[in-house]
Amino acid sequence: MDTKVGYFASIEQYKPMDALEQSVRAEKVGFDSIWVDDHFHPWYHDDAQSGQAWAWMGATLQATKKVFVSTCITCPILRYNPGVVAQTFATLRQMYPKRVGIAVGAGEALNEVPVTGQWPSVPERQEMTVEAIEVMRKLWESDKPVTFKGKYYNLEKAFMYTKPDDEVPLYFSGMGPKGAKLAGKYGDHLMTVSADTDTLRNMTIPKFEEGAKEAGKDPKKMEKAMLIWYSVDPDFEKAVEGNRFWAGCLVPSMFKYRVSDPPEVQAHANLVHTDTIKKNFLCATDAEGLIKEIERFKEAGINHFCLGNSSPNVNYGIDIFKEVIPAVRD
Ligand SMILES: C[C@H](OP(=O)(O)OC[C@@H](O)[C@@H](O)[C@@H](O)CN1c2cc(O)ccc2Cc2c1[nH]c(=O)[nH]c2=O)C(=O)N[C@@H](CCC(=O)N[C@@H](CCC(=O)O)C(=O)O)C(=O)O
Ligand SMILES: CCCCCC(=O)CC
Repeated sequence: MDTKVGYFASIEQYKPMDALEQSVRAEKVGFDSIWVDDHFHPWYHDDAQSGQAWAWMGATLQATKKVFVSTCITCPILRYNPGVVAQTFATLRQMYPKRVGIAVGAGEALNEVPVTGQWPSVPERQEMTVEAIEVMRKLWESDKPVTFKGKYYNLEKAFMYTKPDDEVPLYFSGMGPKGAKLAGKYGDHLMTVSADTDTLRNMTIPKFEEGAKEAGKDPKKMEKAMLIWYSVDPDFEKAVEGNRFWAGCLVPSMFKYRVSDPPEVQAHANLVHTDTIKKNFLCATDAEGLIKEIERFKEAGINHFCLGNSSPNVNYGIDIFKEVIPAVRD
């Protein structure tokens, strides 16, 4: 499978219109895909944003010409009803054939707690995600009204009148071993997030493949996508600090506990050591440095990169890919 290079346009980090303009530029530079975070609260507080992902996708699909656009990722279990998630993505894909995808996952307290007050355990959220996917697929696939009584969601003679010609490709996020296996079993493709290459090679990808095989699918035909942030600047230390906005994601407790207050997340993010940022995110001074970093993850089995641009000069961080993309594509 060919390696794809995607641009992660963050509407937590940038104003929605700025992220849209970045996406238009990224398409011209040659990126294969555009990905957007689906958040209610952002991962940082100072100068942060929290635009609504689906509204942004409609505008970005119209402003770009042919690039694939997907969330990275949507949690379809609490603040969103899975039936409405299915309807939104079916509408977008009917309007922009072949260009729309969705990535789903078990969620973050940052997005669910502020507007629902609920935060079930990881196993329960994973179970809810699997059931939400079942609901979405029933609505996408059925040519008759659907009645369904699940543990978490119900459908009562629900029918989706607006459908695309084909199904919306569904990426499933797995970060831990159980999540990765569920991704193989229930997703069309894997979505994961920046981790060390040994974890990807020895845990995430094998678990994903195990899940896919159990479900009778061929994992070779499934993408292994990964969100990772990068920052490029001739001054290396400046490049490293560019990634600081996302350092809260490197604190494991943020995913387990009910932390939903951006100033609190930011306080944790500011304590993350620069060595941890260097190890987990891509920090480079030039195109050659970025190519070398991307190759490391390709060797670990990643074949679709969703690259979040945290470079001090954002346009430089996009344009440099004129050189990087041809070098990392097979
Ligand atoms: C927490 C891990 O769960 P997992 O299901 O593997 O991954 C969860 C993530 O997918 C979600 O949080 C996802 O929503 C995050 N996310 C995101 C993910 C991604 O790959 C790319 C981009 C994004 C951007 C994004 C996200 N979310 C949004 O809402 N919006 C976005 O834009 C995990 O570690 N799972 C482990 C099991 C852990 C577990 O069960 N622990 C038990 C205790 C066990 C013990 O006793 O030690 C517990 O906590 O109760 C696993 O194996 O799956
Ligand atoms: C470990 C990072 C998981 C992804 C966090 C996120 O929501 C980014 C948009």
